[in-house]
Amino acid sequence: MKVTIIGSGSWGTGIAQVLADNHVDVTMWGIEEDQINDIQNNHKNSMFFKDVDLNPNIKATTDISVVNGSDVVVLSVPTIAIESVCKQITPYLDKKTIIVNTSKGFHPETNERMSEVIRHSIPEDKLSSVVSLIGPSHAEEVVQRILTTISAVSLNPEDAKTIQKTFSNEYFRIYTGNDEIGSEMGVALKNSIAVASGVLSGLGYGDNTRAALITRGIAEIIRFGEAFGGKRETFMGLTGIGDLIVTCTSPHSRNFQAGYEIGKANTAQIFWDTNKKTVEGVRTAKVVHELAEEKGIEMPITNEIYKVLYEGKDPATSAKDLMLRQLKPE
Ligand SMILES: NC(=O)C1=CN([C@@H]2O[C@H](COP(=O)(O)OP(=O)(O)OC[C@H]3O[C@@H](n4cnc5c(N)ncnc54)[C@H](OP(=O)(O)O)[C@@H]3O)[C@@H](O)[C@H]2O)C=CC1
Ligand SMILES: O=C(CO)COP(=O)(O)O
Repeated sequence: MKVTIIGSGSWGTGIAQVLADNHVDVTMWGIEEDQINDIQNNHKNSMFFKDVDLNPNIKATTDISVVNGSDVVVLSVPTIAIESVCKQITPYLDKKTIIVNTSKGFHPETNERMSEVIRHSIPEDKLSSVVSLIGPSHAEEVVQRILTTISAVSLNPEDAKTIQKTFSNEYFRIYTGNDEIGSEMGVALKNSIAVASGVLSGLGYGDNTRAALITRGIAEIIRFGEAFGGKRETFMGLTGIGDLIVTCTSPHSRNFQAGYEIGKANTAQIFWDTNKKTVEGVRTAKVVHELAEEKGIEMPITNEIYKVLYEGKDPATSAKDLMLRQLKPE
Protein backbone atom coordinates (compact mmCIF):
# COMPACT_ATOMS: atom_id res chain seq x y z
CA MET A 1 0.00 0.00 0.00
CA LYS A 2 1.49 3.33 -1.09
CA VAL A 3 -0.02 6.48 0.46
CA THR A 4 0.77 10.08 -0.44
CA ILE A 5 -0.29 12.93 1.83
CA ILE A 6 -0.93 16.28 0.16
CA GLY A 7 -0.07 19.04 2.65
CA SER A 8 2.78 19.22 5.14
CA GLY A 9 0.92 21.16 7.83
CA SER A 10 -0.36 20.16 11.21
CA TRP A 11 -2.91 17.49 10.30
CA GLY A 12 -0.93 16.04 7.40
CA THR A 13 1.87 15.38 9.89
CA GLY A 14 -0.50 13.71 12.38
CA ILE A 15 -1.84 11.41 9.67
CA ALA A 16 1.69 10.57 8.46
CA GLN A 17 2.73 9.59 11.99
CA VAL A 18 -0.18 7.10 12.22
CA LEU A 19 0.53 5.57 8.81
CA ALA A 20 4.28 5.23 9.39
CA ASP A 21 3.58 3.60 12.77
CA ASN A 22 1.38 1.13 10.83
CA HIS A 23 4.34 0.34 8.50
CA VAL A 24 2.61 1.89 5.50
CA ASP A 25 4.81 3.36 2.74
CA VAL A 26 3.97 7.06 3.32
CA THR A 27 5.26 10.25 1.70
CA MET A 28 4.21 13.79 2.49
CA TRP A 29 4.09 16.35 -0.31
CA GLY A 30 4.27 20.06 0.51
CA ILE A 31 5.17 23.45 -0.89
CA GLU A 32 7.31 24.72 1.98
CA GLU A 33 10.87 23.58 1.27
CA ASP A 34 12.07 24.18 4.85
CA GLN A 35 9.27 22.07 6.30
CA ILE A 36 9.84 19.26 3.82
CA ASN A 37 13.60 19.19 4.54
CA ASP A 38 12.90 19.23 8.27
CA ILE A 39 10.61 16.18 7.98
CA GLN A 40 12.84 14.28 5.53
CA ASN A 41 16.20 14.94 7.22
CA ASN A 42 15.49 15.73 10.90
CA HIS A 43 12.26 13.68 11.34
CA LYS A 44 10.60 16.76 12.81
CA ASN A 45 8.05 19.32 11.71
CA SER A 46 9.39 22.05 13.97
CA MET A 47 7.08 24.76 12.70
CA PHE A 48 4.12 22.89 14.23
CA PHE A 49 5.55 20.42 16.78
CA LYS A 50 8.87 21.67 18.12
CA ASP A 51 9.47 18.87 20.62
CA VAL A 52 7.94 15.90 18.82
CA ASP A 53 10.04 13.22 17.09
CA LEU A 54 8.34 11.88 13.99
CA ASN A 55 8.55 8.29 12.83
CA PRO A 56 11.79 8.25 10.78
CA ASN A 57 10.08 6.25 8.01
CA ILE A 58 7.96 9.25 6.99
CA LYS A 59 9.30 10.55 3.66
CA ALA A 60 8.73 14.11 2.40
CA THR A 61 9.13 15.83 -0.95
CA THR A 62 8.18 18.95 -2.93
CA ASP A 63 7.89 16.88 -6.14
CA ILE A 64 4.20 16.36 -6.97
CA SER A 65 5.01 13.39 -9.25
CA VAL A 66 5.32 11.36 -6.02
CA VAL A 67 1.54 10.85 -6.39
CA ASN A 68 2.28 8.39 -9.22
CA GLY A 69 1.55 4.82 -8.16
CA SER A 70 -0.34 5.79 -4.99
CA ASP A 71 -3.17 3.53 -3.86
CA VAL A 72 -4.46 6.21 -1.52
CA VAL A 73 -3.99 10.00 -1.60
CA VAL A 74 -4.84 11.91 1.57
CA LEU A 75 -5.73 15.60 1.16
CA SER A 76 -4.62 17.59 4.22
CA VAL A 77 -4.81 21.18 3.05
CA PRO A 78 -7.33 23.86 4.06
CA THR A 79 -10.75 23.78 2.32
CA ILE A 80 -9.85 26.79 0.15
CA ALA A 81 -7.02 24.75 -1.46
CA ILE A 82 -8.82 21.42 -2.02
CA GLU A 83 -10.03 22.11 -5.56
CA SER A 84 -6.63 23.37 -6.72
CA VAL A 85 -4.67 20.43 -5.26
CA CYS A 86 -7.13 17.99 -6.89
CA LYS A 87 -6.35 19.59 -10.25
CA GLN A 88 -2.62 19.46 -9.49
CA ILE A 89 -2.58 15.74 -8.60
CA THR A 90 -4.92 14.52 -11.35
CA PRO A 91 -2.24 14.16 -14.09
CA TYR A 92 -0.22 11.93 -11.74
CA LEU A 93 -3.04 9.57 -10.70
CA ASP A 94 -2.40 6.45 -12.77
CA LYS A 95 -5.25 4.22 -11.54
CA LYS A 96 -8.55 4.41 -9.68
CA THR A 97 -7.32 5.86 -6.41
CA ILE A 98 -9.01 6.27 -3.04
CA ILE A 99 -8.96 9.98 -2.17
CA VAL A 100 -9.14 10.63 1.55
CA ASN A 101 -10.53 14.00 2.56
CA THR A 102 -9.55 15.38 5.96
CA SER A 103 -10.68 19.00 5.51
CA LYS A 104 -13.60 20.48 7.40
CA GLY A 105 -15.68 23.12 5.69
CA PHE A 106 -17.14 24.17 2.34
CA HIS A 107 -15.89 25.30 -1.09
CA PRO A 108 -15.25 29.07 -0.93
CA GLU A 109 -17.49 29.96 -3.89
CA THR A 110 -19.86 27.08 -4.61
CA ASN A 111 -20.54 26.22 -0.93
CA GLU A 112 -20.20 22.50 -1.82
CA ARG A 113 -19.11 19.94 0.77
CA MET A 114 -15.57 18.59 0.44
CA SER A 115 -16.53 15.17 -1.05
CA GLU A 116 -18.60 16.96 -3.68
CA VAL A 117 -15.68 19.26 -4.56
CA ILE A 118 -13.32 16.28 -4.94
CA ARG A 119 -15.79 14.29 -7.10
CA HIS A 120 -16.24 17.35 -9.34
CA SER A 121 -12.47 17.92 -9.63
CA ILE A 122 -11.08 14.42 -10.29
CA PRO A 123 -12.25 12.43 -13.34
CA GLU A 124 -14.19 9.20 -12.66
CA ASP A 125 -11.56 6.96 -14.28
CA LYS A 126 -8.98 8.12 -11.69
CA LEU A 127 -11.22 8.04 -8.62
CA SER A 128 -12.20 4.90 -6.76
CA SER A 129 -14.19 6.92 -4.21
CA VAL A 130 -13.86 9.72 -1.67
CA VAL A 131 -13.51 8.71 1.98
CA SER A 132 -13.78 11.49 4.57
CA LEU A 133 -11.57 10.67 7.55
CA ILE A 134 -13.01 13.02 10.14
CA GLY A 135 -13.81 13.31 13.82
CA PRO A 136 -12.40 14.63 17.09
CA SER A 137 -8.64 14.63 16.46
CA HIS A 138 -6.24 17.42 17.25
CA ALA A 139 -2.96 16.79 15.46
CA GLU A 140 -1.03 17.96 18.55
CA GLU A 141 -2.31 14.86 20.38
CA VAL A 142 -2.21 12.37 17.50
CA VAL A 143 1.51 13.03 16.85
CA GLN A 144 2.05 12.09 20.51
CA ARG A 145 0.02 8.90 20.06
CA ILE A 146 -2.74 9.97 22.44
CA LEU A 147 -5.79 7.68 22.13
CA THR A 148 -8.08 9.00 19.40
CA THR A 149 -11.18 7.72 17.56
CA ILE A 150 -12.51 9.09 14.28
CA SER A 151 -14.73 7.99 11.35
CA ALA A 152 -14.05 6.86 7.77
CA VAL A 153 -17.18 8.00 5.96
CA SER A 154 -17.87 7.05 2.36
CA LEU A 155 -20.61 6.21 -0.12
CA ASN A 156 -18.36 3.22 -0.99
CA PRO A 157 -18.34 0.80 1.99
CA GLU A 158 -15.38 -1.23 0.63
CA ASP A 159 -13.14 1.82 0.43
CA ALA A 160 -14.25 2.95 3.91
CA LYS A 161 -13.20 -0.47 5.22
CA THR A 162 -9.83 -0.25 3.45
CA ILE A 163 -9.18 3.12 5.10
CA GLN A 164 -10.34 1.76 8.46
CA LYS A 165 -7.85 -1.12 8.23
CA THR A 166 -4.99 1.05 6.94
CA PHE A 167 -5.24 3.67 9.68
CA SER A 168 -6.36 1.70 12.76
CA ASN A 169 -3.89 0.86 15.50
CA GLU A 170 -3.65 0.77 19.29
CA TYR A 171 -3.93 4.56 19.65
CA PHE A 172 -5.99 5.43 16.56
CA ARG A 173 -9.36 3.67 16.20
CA ILE A 174 -11.48 4.14 13.08
CA TYR A 175 -15.23 3.61 12.80
CA THR A 176 -16.96 3.50 9.41
CA GLY A 177 -20.06 5.33 8.25
CA ASN A 178 -22.00 6.17 5.09
CA ASP A 179 -23.87 9.36 6.00
CA GLU A 180 -21.58 11.63 4.02
CA ILE A 181 -23.87 14.67 4.27
CA GLY A 182 -24.48 14.41 8.03
CA SER A 183 -20.82 13.72 8.80
CA GLU A 184 -19.34 16.47 6.63
CA MET A 185 -21.95 18.98 7.83
CA GLY A 186 -21.21 18.09 11.47
CA VAL A 187 -17.44 18.60 11.25
CA ALA A 188 -17.81 21.82 9.26
CA LEU A 189 -20.42 23.53 11.41
CA LYS A 190 -18.75 22.72 14.73
CA ASN A 191 -15.86 25.01 13.80
CA SER A 192 -18.03 28.16 13.93
CA ILE A 193 -19.49 27.05 17.27
CA ALA A 194 -15.90 26.55 18.50
CA VAL A 195 -15.11 30.15 17.55
CA ALA A 196 -18.13 31.13 19.68
CA SER A 197 -16.80 28.99 22.54
CA GLY A 198 -13.49 30.86 22.43
CA VAL A 199 -15.28 34.21 22.29
CA LEU A 200 -17.29 33.38 25.42
CA SER A 201 -14.14 32.31 27.29
CA GLY A 202 -12.35 35.46 26.13
CA LEU A 203 -15.26 37.51 27.48
CA GLY A 204 -14.69 35.82 30.84
CA TYR A 205 -17.66 33.44 30.94
CA GLY A 206 -17.36 29.99 32.49
CA ASP A 207 -18.24 26.31 32.32
CA ASN A 208 -22.01 26.82 32.59
CA THR A 209 -21.81 29.03 29.53
CA ARG A 210 -19.77 26.50 27.57
CA ALA A 211 -22.16 23.65 28.40
CA ALA A 212 -25.05 25.83 27.23
CA LEU A 213 -23.19 26.67 24.02
CA ILE A 214 -22.36 23.03 23.19
CA THR A 215 -25.93 21.90 23.88
CA ARG A 216 -27.61 24.66 21.90
CA GLY A 217 -24.83 24.41 19.29
CA ILE A 218 -25.56 20.77 18.48
CA ALA A 219 -29.28 21.64 18.28
CA GLU A 220 -28.67 24.15 15.50
CA ILE A 221 -26.14 21.90 13.75
CA ILE A 222 -28.80 19.15 13.64
CA ARG A 223 -31.46 21.56 12.32
CA PHE A 224 -29.14 22.64 9.52
CA GLY A 225 -27.75 19.17 8.72
CA GLU A 226 -31.20 17.52 8.59
CA ALA A 227 -32.46 20.23 6.25
CA PHE A 228 -29.74 19.17 3.79
CA GLY A 229 -30.38 15.41 4.16
CA GLY A 230 -28.06 14.44 7.04
CA LYS A 231 -29.28 11.75 9.45
CA ARG A 232 -30.10 12.84 13.00
CA GLU A 233 -28.18 9.94 14.61
CA THR A 234 -24.97 10.94 12.82
CA PHE A 235 -24.88 14.19 14.82
CA MET A 236 -24.80 12.12 18.04
CA GLY A 237 -21.54 10.44 16.93
CA LEU A 238 -17.86 11.27 16.43
CA THR A 239 -18.42 13.65 13.52
CA GLY A 240 -21.15 15.50 15.39
CA ILE A 241 -21.14 15.95 19.14
CA GLY A 242 -17.67 14.31 19.40
CA ASP A 243 -15.91 16.85 17.21
CA LEU A 244 -18.00 19.69 18.67
CA ILE A 245 -16.89 18.82 22.22
CA VAL A 246 -13.18 18.57 21.43
CA THR A 247 -13.06 21.79 19.43
CA CYS A 248 -15.15 23.82 21.89
CA THR A 249 -13.07 22.72 24.90
CA SER A 250 -9.50 22.21 23.73
CA PRO A 251 -6.74 24.82 23.95
CA HIS A 252 -5.28 23.15 20.81
CA SER A 253 -8.22 24.32 18.69
CA ARG A 254 -7.30 27.17 16.37
CA ASN A 255 -10.99 28.02 16.07
CA PHE A 256 -11.24 28.30 19.85
CA GLN A 257 -7.98 30.30 20.04
CA ALA A 258 -9.16 32.77 17.38
CA GLY A 259 -12.47 33.21 19.20
CA TYR A 260 -10.68 33.70 22.51
CA GLU A 261 -8.65 36.64 21.16
CA ILE A 262 -11.79 38.15 19.65
CA GLY A 263 -13.64 37.83 22.96
CA LYS A 264 -10.77 39.30 24.95
CA ALA A 265 -10.52 42.31 22.63
CA ASN A 266 -14.34 42.48 22.28
CA THR A 267 -13.87 42.92 18.52
CA ALA A 268 -13.08 40.71 15.52
CA GLN A 269 -10.82 43.36 14.03
CA ILE A 270 -7.85 41.82 15.84
CA PHE A 271 -8.46 38.55 13.96
CA TRP A 272 -8.61 40.21 10.55
CA ASP A 273 -5.47 42.24 11.28
CA THR A 274 -3.25 39.47 12.64
CA ASN A 275 -4.43 35.92 11.89
CA LYS A 276 -2.16 33.67 9.81
CA LYS A 277 -3.51 30.27 10.92
CA THR A 278 -6.05 27.94 9.33
CA VAL A 279 -9.31 28.89 11.10
CA GLU A 280 -12.01 27.16 9.06
CA GLY A 281 -14.94 28.26 11.27
CA VAL A 282 -14.63 31.86 10.13
CA ARG A 283 -15.48 31.18 6.48
CA THR A 284 -17.91 28.42 7.43
CA ALA A 285 -19.93 30.93 9.49
CA LYS A 286 -20.45 32.97 6.30
CA VAL A 287 -21.49 29.96 4.19
CA VAL A 288 -23.85 28.65 6.87
CA HIS A 289 -25.34 32.11 7.46
CA GLU A 290 -26.08 32.45 3.71
CA LEU A 291 -27.49 28.93 3.27
CA ALA A 292 -29.60 29.18 6.44
CA GLU A 293 -31.10 32.50 5.30
CA GLU A 294 -31.98 30.95 1.93
CA LYS A 295 -33.67 27.94 3.53
CA GLY A 296 -35.13 29.75 6.56
CA ILE A 297 -33.23 27.65 9.15
CA GLU A 298 -32.90 29.14 12.63
CA MET A 299 -29.15 29.34 13.50
CA PRO A 300 -28.90 31.88 16.34
CA ILE A 301 -25.33 31.14 17.49
CA THR A 302 -23.81 30.90 14.01
CA ASN A 303 -25.64 34.09 13.02
CA GLU A 304 -24.24 36.01 15.99
CA ILE A 305 -20.72 34.79 15.17
CA TYR A 306 -21.32 35.90 11.58
CA LYS A 307 -22.31 39.38 12.81
CA VAL A 308 -19.23 39.59 15.05
CA LEU A 309 -16.91 38.52 12.21
CA TYR A 310 -18.44 40.26 9.22
CA GLU A 311 -20.62 43.12 10.50
CA GLY A 312 -18.45 44.54 13.29
CA LYS A 313 -20.89 43.63 16.09
CA ASP A 314 -19.19 43.54 19.49
CA PRO A 315 -19.11 40.07 21.08
CA ALA A 316 -20.40 41.21 24.49
CA THR A 317 -23.60 42.53 22.88
CA SER A 318 -23.90 39.31 20.84
CA ALA A 319 -23.76 37.18 23.99
CA LYS A 320 -26.43 39.35 25.67
CA ASP A 321 -28.65 39.26 22.58
CA LEU A 322 -28.47 35.45 22.53
CA MET A 323 -29.51 35.32 26.19
CA LEU A 324 -32.42 37.75 25.68
CA ARG A 325 -33.84 36.12 22.52
CA GLN A 326 -37.54 35.46 22.82
CA LEU A 327 -38.02 32.38 25.03
CA LYS A 328 -39.51 29.25 23.55
CA PRO A 329 -40.37 25.88 25.05
CA GLU A 330 -37.34 23.48 25.05
N1 LIG B 1 -4.90 20.45 12.76
C1 LIG B 1 -5.74 19.53 13.16
O1 LIG B 1 -5.65 19.05 14.30
C2 LIG B 1 -6.83 19.06 12.26
C3 LIG B 1 -7.16 19.72 11.09
N2 LIG B 1 -8.18 19.25 10.30
C4 LIG B 1 -8.53 19.92 9.05
O2 LIG B 1 -7.47 19.71 8.13
C5 LIG B 1 -7.39 20.79 7.19
C6 LIG B 1 -5.95 21.28 7.15
O3 LIG B 1 -5.67 21.80 8.44
P1 LIG B 1 -4.23 21.87 9.09
O4 LIG B 1 -3.35 20.78 8.65
O5 LIG B 1 -4.45 22.02 10.54
O6 LIG B 1 -3.75 23.26 8.50
P2 LIG B 1 -2.27 23.83 8.50
O7 LIG B 1 -2.42 25.28 8.25
O8 LIG B 1 -1.55 23.37 9.70
O9 LIG B 1 -1.61 23.11 7.25
C7 LIG B 1 -2.09 23.26 5.95
C8 LIG B 1 -0.96 22.98 5.00
O10 LIG B 1 -1.46 23.07 3.67
C9 LIG B 1 -0.57 23.87 2.93
N3 LIG B 1 -1.26 24.49 1.81
C10 LIG B 1 -2.15 25.51 1.82
N4 LIG B 1 -2.56 25.77 0.57
C11 LIG B 1 -1.90 24.91 -0.24
C12 LIG B 1 -1.88 24.69 -1.63
N5 LIG B 1 -2.63 25.41 -2.48
N6 LIG B 1 -1.08 23.71 -2.11
C13 LIG B 1 -0.32 22.98 -1.29
N7 LIG B 1 -0.29 23.13 0.04
C14 LIG B 1 -1.08 24.09 0.55
C15 LIG B 1 -0.06 24.89 3.91
O11 LIG B 1 1.11 25.49 3.43
P3 LIG B 1 1.42 27.01 3.86
O12 LIG B 1 1.86 26.93 5.28
O13 LIG B 1 2.48 27.43 2.91
O14 LIG B 1 0.14 27.78 3.69
C16 LIG B 1 0.18 23.99 5.13
O15 LIG B 1 1.40 23.31 5.03
C17 LIG B 1 -8.39 21.85 7.70
O16 LIG B 1 -9.56 21.79 6.93
C18 LIG B 1 -8.67 21.43 9.14
O17 LIG B 1 -9.98 21.78 9.55
C19 LIG B 1 -8.84 18.12 10.63
C20 LIG B 1 -8.57 17.44 11.76
C21 LIG B 1 -7.55 17.85 12.66
O1 LIG C 1 -10.97 19.69 13.70
C1 LIG C 1 -10.15 19.69 14.57
C2 LIG C 1 -10.10 18.69 15.64
O2 LIG C 1 -11.00 17.64 15.43
C3 LIG C 1 -9.14 20.79 14.60
O3 LIG C 1 -9.73 21.89 15.14
P1 LIG C 1 -9.10 23.34 14.90
O4 LIG C 1 -9.10 23.55 13.41
O5 LIG C 1 -10.02 24.27 15.61
O6 LIG C 1 -7.73 23.32 15.48
